[in-house]
Amino acid sequence: MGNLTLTNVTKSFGTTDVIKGVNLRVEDGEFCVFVGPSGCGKSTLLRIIAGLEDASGGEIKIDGVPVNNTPPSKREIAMVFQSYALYPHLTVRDNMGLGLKQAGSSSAQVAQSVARASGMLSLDALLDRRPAELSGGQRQRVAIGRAIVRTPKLFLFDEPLSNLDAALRVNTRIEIARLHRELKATMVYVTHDQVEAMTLADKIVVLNAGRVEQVGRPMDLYNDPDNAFVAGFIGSPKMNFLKAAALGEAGETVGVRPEHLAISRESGAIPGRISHVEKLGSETLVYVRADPHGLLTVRQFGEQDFAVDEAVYLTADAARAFRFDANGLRMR
Ligand SMILES: Nc1ncnc2c1ncn2[C@@H]1O[C@H](COP(=O)(O)OP(=O)(O)OP(=O)(O)O)[C@@H](O)[C@H]1O
Repeated sequence: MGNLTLTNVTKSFGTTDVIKGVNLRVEDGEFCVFVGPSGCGKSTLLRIIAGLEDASGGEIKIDGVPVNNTPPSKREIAMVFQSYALYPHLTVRDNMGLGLKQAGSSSAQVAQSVARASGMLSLDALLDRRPAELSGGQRQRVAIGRAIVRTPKLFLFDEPLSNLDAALRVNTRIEIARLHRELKATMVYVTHDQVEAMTLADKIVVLNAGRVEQVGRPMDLYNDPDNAFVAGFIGSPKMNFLKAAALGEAGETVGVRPEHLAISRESGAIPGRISHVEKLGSETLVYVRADPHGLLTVRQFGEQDFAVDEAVYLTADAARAFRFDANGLRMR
């Protein structure tokens, strides 16, 4: 397996700078997830690593070897996209084995590799079917199978679960996590799904407008964000940002996660009025209009009987609050 190093990687389309100097190291066997808002450059960066897009500047190394001028087929990578792109006229077996066959492996080697991958992904019963005879989830498993029949240096995934329904997403996510454990492969994975990022990653890279905001282990980003962007991006529902001045605090904003805001009818530091209540079964989200802070989200466990238009008070758990300056940087 391989490691990956990006040094000062930039990419412009015409006069638009899309990737603005990315430095990153992904270790051998690591599961690295790129997250960030739509248009921040996640897919572009992945395509640059794959060689499907040329970098405008900087260097890409796989296992210490510069690959800027190496075509995709020679980079020893395997890629899984959001659309499965299987050959409709080929069986599952042939779709999975095609890459190896084209690379010159013997029929026996192809058969052995396909059998191993199909066993890992529970595809044995489907090997003789064609893509049209499969469900969306099965097709995506075949696409993943096609990637793992080879032993590339790097696996690249571009939102591979986004076409699947909720239940299949969970199953396939768990399968990808298991595959990573079993293959001990280096994986770079693009998603906009919080849960996928938090549960799959050894390391999350938070991108914003073509720059890296922070790199870290999922719980480190959650518990110890460097800035308001990362604090607001990691965590669902999103962190609340309160006006520091109105709380008599230093800095610009005070970040408080919805689970760290207490709500009471009797007393509290921040008066407000309930504007909406969402009962989700295991938890209740209460949206409270509390000016000058705006609309704040409170997360309560279990079912709560708060009603729209009730006057309430909120209190932030000071020990769990984050303080940010006018530039959005964390004040530690
Ligand atoms: N071929 C291209 N020509 C011009 N602009 C492009 C091209 N490909 C991407 N872009 C622009 O580059 C920016 C980054 O796009 P990219 O697809 O990498 O974002 P992303 O973070 O993957 O977004 P999403 O989460 O919506 O898929 C966007 O503003 C996009 O419009």
